[in-house]
Amino acid sequence: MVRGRISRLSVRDVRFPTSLGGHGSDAMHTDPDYSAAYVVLETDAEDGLKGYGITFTLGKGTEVVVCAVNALAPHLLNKDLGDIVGDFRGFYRQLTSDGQLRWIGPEKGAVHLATAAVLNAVWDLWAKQEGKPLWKLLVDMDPKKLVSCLDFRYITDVLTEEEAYEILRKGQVGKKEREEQMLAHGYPAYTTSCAWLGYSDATLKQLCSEALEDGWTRFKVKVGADLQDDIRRCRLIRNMIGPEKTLMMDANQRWDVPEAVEWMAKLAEFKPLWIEEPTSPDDILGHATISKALVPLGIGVATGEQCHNRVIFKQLLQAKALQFLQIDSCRLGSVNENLSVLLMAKKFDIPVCPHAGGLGLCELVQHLIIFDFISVSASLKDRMCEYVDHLHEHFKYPVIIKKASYMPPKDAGYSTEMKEESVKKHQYPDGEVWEKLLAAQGN
Ligand SMILES: C[C@H](O)[C@@H](O)[C@@H](O)[C@H](O)C(=O)O
Ligand SMILES: [Mg+2]
Repeated sequence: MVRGRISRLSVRDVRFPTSLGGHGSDAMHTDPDYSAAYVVLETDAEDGLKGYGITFTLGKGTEVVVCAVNALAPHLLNKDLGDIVGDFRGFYRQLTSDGQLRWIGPEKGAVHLATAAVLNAVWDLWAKQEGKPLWKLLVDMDPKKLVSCLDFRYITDVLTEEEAYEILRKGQVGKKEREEQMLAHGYPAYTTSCAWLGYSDATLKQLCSEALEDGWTRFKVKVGADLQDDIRRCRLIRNMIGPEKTLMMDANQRWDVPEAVEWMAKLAEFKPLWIEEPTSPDDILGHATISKALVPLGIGVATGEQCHNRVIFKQLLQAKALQFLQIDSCRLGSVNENLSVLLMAKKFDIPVCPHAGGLGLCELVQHLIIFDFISVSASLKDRMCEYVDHLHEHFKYPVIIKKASYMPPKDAGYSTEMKEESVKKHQYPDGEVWEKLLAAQGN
């Protein structure tokens, strides 16, 4: 039973100085400080449960998102949680259609990241009140109720509510076995942690050999800034992992369309499964051109971590512009919008390989992809979820990886809650960590 009226919404700017070690660096984000706008919802219910929500950001971008969360707060305050989740589609639309805020979106940019943070907190609270991990809440939910949480506006030309319901209804067959399979073996993952662009060759080598020892079989390497460097690093990693293991490349939007094709022709000898974000995330037809040109080289195109919303995913699918679709738990409008993308991907038969390179993204997105396998795709073919080995220790319910697979979380909620001590220390600018760093920089 859902209960309580939302009595308080707080949001904090939490940053980790990951740029100091080059962690998370790529061809476009050379100094990323992994950060989050961290939302906490409280209710007047006697259970004392709180909802925690994050959206992933980098450094100073966080302060803009924090402002946007505060601007959205009046939509939640004094609302009954039962009314919110009872008409979740209506509530999603209310947030994304705010007559003044939508002008700085709509459904994109800082205001949409803020929507994700706030709604992620609502889903966390809902799952906690039901006493289930989020993936299980979704798996057990009646398909009619599930589709009633989604906003089909702008996507009915490829997916109607009836079709979505039909996909979920069919997904009920064999669900129990797939849930058991997940609980026993987990969801397959790949690692990005060995080969951030700012890492030296020595670090890359060391992390790669450790990852091999830990049983990883799929690796992603950052490329795109300098061709000779890329050739050297890709050769190094391919030699270490051998010809059979899987290698992916990620250019983080660095190239023009023809440049992407030429550059990848030079890296083709290292047999990448995909090139991720070869060009601007907004360039749907550009992705289609690249996809087509890379078919003879056996290289697919992956994208999604910076796709603003379901409309961009719809067009990427319509234009056959991607072979691997990368949802993001904090870029899209929370679980609600991600579910509509999972269902479109199922309709177009494109594998979903979620993005998780960021603060807390592994914690959140594992719920969505485990649900996807159990209730939507029913397949692991060509599918894997990203894993990065950073900052899990700051979460109260950190991911559990066994044999390079995500083991389904068992605690109630969306795994979004951070340790209060970590939040206090890393709050910007007055947390202990930042006070020291800023003082050292003379600020
Ligand atoms: C700045 C970030 O670390 C990105 O480089 C990261 O999300 C990356 O694109 C990824 O695919 O994990
Ligand atoms: Mg990426």
